Amino acid sequence: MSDKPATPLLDTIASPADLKGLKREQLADLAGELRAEVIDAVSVTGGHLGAGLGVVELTVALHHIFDTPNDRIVFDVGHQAYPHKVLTGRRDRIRTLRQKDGLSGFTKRGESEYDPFGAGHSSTSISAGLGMAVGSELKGEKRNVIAVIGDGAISAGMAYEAMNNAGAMDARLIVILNDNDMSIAPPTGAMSAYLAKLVSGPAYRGLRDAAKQFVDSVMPPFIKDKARKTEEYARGFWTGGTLFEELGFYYVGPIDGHNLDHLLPVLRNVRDAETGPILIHVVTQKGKGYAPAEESADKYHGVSKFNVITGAQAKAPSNAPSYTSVFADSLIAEAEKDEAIVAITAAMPGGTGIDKFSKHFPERSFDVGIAEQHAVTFAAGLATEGLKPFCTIYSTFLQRAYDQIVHDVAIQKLPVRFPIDRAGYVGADGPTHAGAFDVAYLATLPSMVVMAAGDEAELRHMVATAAAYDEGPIAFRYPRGEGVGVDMPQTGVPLTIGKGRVLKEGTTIALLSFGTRLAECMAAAETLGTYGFSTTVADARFAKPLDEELLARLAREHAVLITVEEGAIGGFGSHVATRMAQLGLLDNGLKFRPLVMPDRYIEQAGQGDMYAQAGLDRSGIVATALTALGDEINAAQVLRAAGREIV
Ligand SMILES: Cc1ncc(C[n+]2csc(CCOP(=O)(O)OP(=O)(O)O)c2C)c(N)n1
Ligand SMILES: CC(=O)[C@@H](O)[C@H](O)COP(=O)(O)O
Ligand SMILES: [Mg+2]
Repeated sequence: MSDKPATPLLDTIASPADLKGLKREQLADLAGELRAEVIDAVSVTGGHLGAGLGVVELTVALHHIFDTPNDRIVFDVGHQAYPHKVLTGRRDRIRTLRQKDGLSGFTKRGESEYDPFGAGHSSTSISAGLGMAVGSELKGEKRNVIAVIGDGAISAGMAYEAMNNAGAMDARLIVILNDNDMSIAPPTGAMSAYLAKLVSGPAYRGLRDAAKQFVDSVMPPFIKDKARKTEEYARGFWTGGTLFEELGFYYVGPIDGHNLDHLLPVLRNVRDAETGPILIHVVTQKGKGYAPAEESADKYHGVSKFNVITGAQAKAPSNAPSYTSVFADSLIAEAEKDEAIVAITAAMPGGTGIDKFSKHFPERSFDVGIAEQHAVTFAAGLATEGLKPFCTIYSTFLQRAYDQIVHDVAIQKLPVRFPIDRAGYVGADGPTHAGAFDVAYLATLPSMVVMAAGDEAELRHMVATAAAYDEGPIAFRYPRGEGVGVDMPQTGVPLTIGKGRVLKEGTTIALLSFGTRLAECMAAAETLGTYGFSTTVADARFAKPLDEELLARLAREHAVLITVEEGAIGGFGSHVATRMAQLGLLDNGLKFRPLVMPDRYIEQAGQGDMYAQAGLDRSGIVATALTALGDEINAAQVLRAAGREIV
């Protein structure tokens, strides 16, 4: 007897076309079944639950009113798209969400014609939607384009750039602001306060009782521009939508995003309107319809597998603290000694551990919202006043702020500290969230110091090193997940800048690790020993400045030198190659092999599996060393034993 929820109506929906003939009551029933299906699916896959539950009715209404996939629906971030995926022919695979060879946890072009744009990073939907709207017009193709963006995502600068441009062009674009009053963290910033004002305004309060009347009155046939401006200001006065009106949008709302009596007439009117851009402000509840989510502080934003009845999440047993918790505890310890230390997060307090820091130092921690560019230059400003800012941003999200790092920090040699969490492969979030490029984009910058922790003890020392280093910007990276279980030092001790360490002395092969592949290198050395090869294992600790003395010694004293890193080409191994070439260390027959992420995007899977696919695990390292020494046979055997073919 399956404990899956009964979904008789949902069972008849093979595609959005099947929604067109449904009556309003049936749509409400369908929404209930869809919600139950999403809860059940995520209970076995884990993933982003709260956001999707908040847009079940909206998603049903959108696919009922609009003619998808010809009409485009662009979900911002895409983490709320599970209901959309169920309705657009992917229900049979919804329990493969975020797993190897399964559905992506975000929208993805290659996955469905109903996903017109890939997502994962926030605040891109309006720009992409505008491109689609203008592109369709240029091609003479009639369609509606709808960007669905949250109150968190709309707080990022890119969203304003897009709205400003859309307004200036009078583009035929529909933006649906999904205002659930929070994202991962309590709302921050003026936008959040503004939206709260709108929602608490008379129009919305009154609307709960007179939805139909309000919609008819607000959405009369479009009147002439001059008269319309008057109406907009008048309406803007009551609903406060003036901010969006000033950006050139026709503002509608706020309306109840769970009430089909609000949603259906407004979406129908907007669909048939001949003008734009239009912003519909819907108010929803993150986690709607599932009590454990509604009651939890983060509304079950991101969950592991859970028991549907109790909501209790399955916690994987861990033998070591997470890198994030080691970072947070270490920073707290440093901040207790140094009141100049301040911490910044860009809407990821929980993910980065800054929430823990802010409990100790509320006045010295800042959540700037989804605004990585601002976070970096804000940190630079703090540094000019003698503060020691730890601008803590996931590797992948830091990509958003590259020019700020170059122009506002590195060129000015400002001592901003960059704790880079989620370095390397991150697993279920897949390629949009991989921390693949930060070493490449940071180590190339003059004045930048770039470190990578080989384990959780090293991370503690690197936090101390960053706290003590005031000569300029310094970055240190560490992966998602738990440490390796090494003994933890009581306190962090600052490292000597530019100095690596040797963990195991050998004579034939040298493995020079940068980051937490160090454990795999130690394991590989052990395996190579069984083939009779004596192997040195060293931890570079720094990609910049390189430990040239250590590098020269390894190059001169070994037949094979292999670098291993959790990053794409252009990072640590590239810097080693360049420096060795410049120093003539490649002139005497050294066999040098840099091991980096392959030049392709590896799809979501377990982190270990992704590293295995990349050849950045024990087997890949051993096979590389054996091949370099001419032993292709054993190399191939090692890979076959690991279930992989030699490439
Ligand atoms: C550039 C970027 N920074 C940070 C994140 C992490 N992140 C994912 S969802 C989210 C909150 C989004 O809030 P909102 O748009 O309100 O959506 P909701 O989860 O409330 O539905 C954040 C910060 C991201 N995906 N992209
Ligand atoms: C949707 C999004 O971008 C975040 O929720 C991200 O998935 C968090 O990643 P972690 O789970 O590694 O904190
Ligand atoms: Mg939100």
